[in-house]
Amino acid sequence: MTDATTADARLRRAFHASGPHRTLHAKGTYASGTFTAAPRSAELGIAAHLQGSPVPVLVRFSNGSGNPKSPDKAPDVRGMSVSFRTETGATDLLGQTAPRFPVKDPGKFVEMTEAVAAHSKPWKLAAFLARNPSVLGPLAANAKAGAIKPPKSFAEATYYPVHAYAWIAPDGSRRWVRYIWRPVDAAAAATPTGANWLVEELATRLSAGPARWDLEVSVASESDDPHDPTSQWKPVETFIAGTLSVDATAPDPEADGSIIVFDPTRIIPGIELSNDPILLFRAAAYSASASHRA
Ligand code: HEM
Repeated sequence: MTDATTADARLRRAFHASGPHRTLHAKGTYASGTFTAAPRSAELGIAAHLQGSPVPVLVRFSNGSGNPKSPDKAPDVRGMSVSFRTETGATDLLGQTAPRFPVKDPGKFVEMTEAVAAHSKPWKLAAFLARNPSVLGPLAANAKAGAIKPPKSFAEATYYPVHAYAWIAPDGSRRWVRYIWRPVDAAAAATPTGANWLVEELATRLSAGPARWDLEVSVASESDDPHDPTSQWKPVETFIAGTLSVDATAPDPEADGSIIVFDPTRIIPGIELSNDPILLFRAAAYSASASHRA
């Protein structure tokens, strides 16, 4: 185990970071749109964004690296962070392109990121893998899913928010769910050119029409573990909970000195957190990262 300040310092060192930017997912771009829930969501959840009226969202697409100048052709996970701005407050869902999270201890995540970032010292990753053989299965599954293969567009990627959350239903019953954002009818992108292709391509694409994702929800069975981000589930139900429409690029809301943090523990009435140690660590880690932008 580690603490958030130490984790932040180690992650910044791994990417030789010194500027006022995010410690991870340093390079990104903002967009706006709406999320509209499908009827099954309101049957299973009372949270405001699940009721079916379009809810405004702020979205940030990113490269996973802690280097804000990381070229888009570099192998890396990509992120899509969505903040649902409901009448009862904001709730955030942060997804990235890796379907399986490989570790359940935040310290191990830091160690793994250090090993992956040390490109010029490939033995560091080999040594990490030798010490932690349980990560091999998830990393192989992520490679198979193309998690770090550079996409031609942020709009063609599938994003996995990883953690389980509880939904409270109108009758007071409680279900653990996990999410996947699946792209809908993403038109093929042109051949990438240049270091900032993904941001430029998104702007061109959105000027011609929205990019859309379905939110796929899996409901845990009794035997599924919601508190372990590495657990694999045998869900009792999987359904489309709604559709995200990303309509336009948005000006950088941090340009005036404001700080925007997408926080996976930011919830509203009707949603509850698990005891997942990775999820619970992230709030403090993201605050430590935000302190560099203060
Ligand atoms: C212990 C585990 C983790 C640590 C220490 C960590 C650390 C960080 C940090 C420091 C940031 C920058 C936050 C900011 O400055 O606002 C960040 C951003 C991000 N992380 Fe994580 N992370 C972890 C796990 C995950 C997981 C499991 C996911 C998968 C869904 C994820 C997805 C993202 C995304 C999408 C962003 C970009 C947020 C934005 O656009 O502002 N992270 N992470």
